[in-house]
Amino acid sequence: MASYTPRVRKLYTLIFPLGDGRVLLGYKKRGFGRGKYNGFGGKVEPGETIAEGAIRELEEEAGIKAKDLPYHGILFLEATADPASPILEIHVFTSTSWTGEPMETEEMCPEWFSVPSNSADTSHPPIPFQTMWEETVEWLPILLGFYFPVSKGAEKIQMVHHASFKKGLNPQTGLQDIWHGMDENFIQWLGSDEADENGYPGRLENWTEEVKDRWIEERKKASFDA
Ligand SMILES: CNc1ncnc2c1ncn2[C@@H]1O[C@H](COP(=O)(O)OP(=O)(O)OP(=O)(O)O)[C@@H](O)[C@H]1O
Repeated sequence: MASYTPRVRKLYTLIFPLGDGRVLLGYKKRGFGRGKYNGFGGKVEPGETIAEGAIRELEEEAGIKAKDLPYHGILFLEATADPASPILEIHVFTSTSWTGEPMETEEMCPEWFSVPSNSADTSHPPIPFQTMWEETVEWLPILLGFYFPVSKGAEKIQMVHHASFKKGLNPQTGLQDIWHGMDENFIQWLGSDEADENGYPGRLENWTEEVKDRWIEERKKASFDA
């Protein structure tokens, strides 16, 4: 009989500071994910809440102190090849208000990027998806609201990423690095099996091209009406 070992979960935070038509990302200078752009965050420490950990990490990494912290959901990262490895449970937030000015720290170099929208701030470059964790392109556009929305319940993303890693090119060092590439991987969206009142399926994976087109058209119309 197959035995099942419950996996340890490691709690992480991830914050995306937002301005008008722009998002602040950090270029990671060291540690896990170095050489990539990402939101700001890290491990939740014993004795602190997830929100406290998120605020602390943002201050340590970007030099700003969040005054608001909308919560958007959880990304679970499960390394399929190693059943003994912990599941990364990443709690994702945005922030629209803070004290201080973003500054370079030992860990991160913050930079603004343009968020595609009617009010896009095009004085900044587009989001560098090619230099981010590969699956970011699946969920960050949803979080930022420029692609199509999260399923029923609006803001909450629930996604499990089952991934196996392989060596990939670390853009910072130019070397092959075990944490920089993903091999076989698939994303499982968690949501409702039912469609919402507008007919949109609760799970993103059930969206057809027609549904996506309809959603984009409705959004365009709504932004003209606004
Ligand atoms: C693979 N797919 C992923 N996609 C998006 N984001 C990912 C991620 N995997 C990890 N992350 C984030 O990367 C940071 C690591 O943090 P990390 O530097 O290890 O933590 P912390 O600062 O506590 O470490 P040290 O103090 O250096 O030990 C942390 O924000 C975490 O949410």
